[in-house]
Amino acid sequence: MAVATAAAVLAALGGAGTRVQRLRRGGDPGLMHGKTVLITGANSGLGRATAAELLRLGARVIMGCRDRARAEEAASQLRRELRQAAECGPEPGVSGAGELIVRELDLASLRSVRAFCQEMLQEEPRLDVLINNAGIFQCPYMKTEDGFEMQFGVNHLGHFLLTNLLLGLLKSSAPSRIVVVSSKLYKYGDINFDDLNSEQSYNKSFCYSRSKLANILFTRELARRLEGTNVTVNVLHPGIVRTNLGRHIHIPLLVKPLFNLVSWAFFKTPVEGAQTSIYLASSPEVEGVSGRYFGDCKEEELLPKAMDESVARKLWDISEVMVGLLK
Ligand SMILES: NC(=O)c1ccc[n+]([C@@H]2O[C@H](COP(=O)([O-])OP(=O)(O)OC[C@H]3O[C@@H](n4cnc5c(N)ncnc54)[C@H](OP(=O)(O)O)[C@@H]3O)[C@@H](O)[C@H]2O)c1
Repeated sequence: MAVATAAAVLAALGGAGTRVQRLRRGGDPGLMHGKTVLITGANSGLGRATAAELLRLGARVIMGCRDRARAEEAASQLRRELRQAAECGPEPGVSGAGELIVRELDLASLRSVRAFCQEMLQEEPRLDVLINNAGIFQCPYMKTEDGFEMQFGVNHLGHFLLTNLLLGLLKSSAPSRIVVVSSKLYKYGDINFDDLNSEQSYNKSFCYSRSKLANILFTRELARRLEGTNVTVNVLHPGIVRTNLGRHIHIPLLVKPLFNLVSWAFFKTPVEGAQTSIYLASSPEVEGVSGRYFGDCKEEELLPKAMDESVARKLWDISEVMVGLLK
């Protein structure tokens, strides 16, 4: 029973995958000097690990987070870790480390996304990298402030509006990059245009997968629209990572020790999981590469449903109406 539950959780997450991948820590410390990076959901898990490394590489990192107190706490910890690393010896790059800024952003509220972008456009002269990282996984049926199903609303629509409102700044800062954090679980989703809001039926796993498929279709359509602008956009699967993402999944008390053991043995740490985001945000190797899907810092193939251009265009048009970009 315990083994079956652990196996089911692994299967639901898309298979254990490999923990082995290129760790890029210790890369050129000045690589991101002078660059401004915005990371959504940077107070926890992958976002936090991505922020730590880009900070170490010299970037000015803006943490876009829904809870200011949690984000300020994470930011203080990150600054402390960086200071400790500097004190503990000749850690390359620490002396040239960047700056960390917290800004409030709730992707479950279009009002919050608009206010955040207005502040960004007023106060930030440039934006070199946008990392659409925040996400919610398999929650019970809930709606965003604007009445959208929560997983589709946060994972896709919130980031769709955010990206569109910041495109002008990204274009004026080009060459610039957009990095979208999706998931291999996109394979189990589809885009049902008759019930995008899951009013007729709700399956939490399926709706997560749908939102992650939407992330990929959005990336590919955006790459097409951005041709010739020097703004690139790529999407990734981070692997299965030990983070707070599973907070809505109930694991029976008796099974928890086994689950913890399995996750300790097979899941990536946040630092390992963040490597592909860091790679796409900073590596000179991906300069000019756009519209691709990556895992473990390598390009991977997509299923045909994630490459369907007509679905991607229709999803774009409908999303524009849903978030009020087109009335
Ligand atoms: N972990 C994995 O195995 C895995 C696998 C595939 C893909 N991913 C993707 O990786 C990304 C990062 O997830 P994670 O694993 O690092 O999980 P995590 O530790 O739970 O981090 C998720 C982040 O998103 C934020 N967030 C959630 N709802 C938000 C909202 N309405 N507005 C703004 N921020 C919001 C969370 O903020 P709070 O802390 O305030 O809740 C948190 O900072 C997600 O897109 C996820 O789908 C993860």
